[in-house]
Amino acid sequence: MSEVTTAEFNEEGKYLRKIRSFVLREGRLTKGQAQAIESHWPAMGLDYSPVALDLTQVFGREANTVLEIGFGMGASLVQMAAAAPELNFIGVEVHKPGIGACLGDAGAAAVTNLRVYHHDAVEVLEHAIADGSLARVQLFFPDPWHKKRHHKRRIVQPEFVDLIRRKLKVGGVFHMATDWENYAEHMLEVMSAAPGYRNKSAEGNYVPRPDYRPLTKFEARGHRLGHGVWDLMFEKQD
Ligand SMILES: C[S@@+](CC[C@H](N)C(=O)[O-])C[C@H]1O[C@@H](n2cnc3c(N)ncnc32)[C@H](O)[C@@H]1O
Repeated sequence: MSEVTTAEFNEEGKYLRKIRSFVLREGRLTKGQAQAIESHWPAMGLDYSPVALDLTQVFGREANTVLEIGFGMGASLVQMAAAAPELNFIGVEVHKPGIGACLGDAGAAAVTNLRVYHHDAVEVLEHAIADGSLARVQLFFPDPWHKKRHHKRRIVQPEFVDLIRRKLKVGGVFHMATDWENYAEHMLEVMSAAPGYRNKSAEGNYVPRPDYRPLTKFEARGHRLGHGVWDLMFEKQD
């Protein structure tokens, strides 16, 4: 399993500065997470390489593929994969303990339709995913970067949503959710201005949480405290 590297160089070896949506925290793995990586990485891990994946070969079948960006500890991703065996799932996360936790849960649930990358999702999408190959891209509770001066680190930006559109099939959906109202407004603004998408909300803003997105413990607690959660679903047009 490769480690996430954050430096990028151009052909002349010059360091390229990139704004990233994450800060790599020195992840301390629990014993269980380390064991889960050792046991399950060979079957479920995808080593990053800048060459487009052959999804039929990776999953051993033809099926619609869902890619989730930043799955955290992976509990809801594993739940979704178990509940939809007819779909292929690819999870991408930079936080190593999250990879361990996800693989541990996936092993326990014996899912066979899930693969994971330990890498920057932007690079994975740019280089390892073929254009027009995804049925759905999920971005649930991305780091909100609350402070105004950090807003440039928010992953949802015009260039990023254009990249997602290229990777989706026609009719494929980009599904986002956030519990931070200002980020929801930012997502809506960026997505409404982006060419080639249609908002699935009849009112032109947010949609109810679809059944396939599990309600996380954290979210259920938020509901009880009266906090909001906003789901946005945009379909790729031809
Ligand atoms: C606030 S957490 C939310 C996790 C999870 N989706 C949830 O709902 O609990 C955001 C996650 O996105 C990951 N992340 C941020 N930028 C990323 C990127 N460019 N590629 C992969 N993972 C990323 C972070 O490491 C973190 O685990």
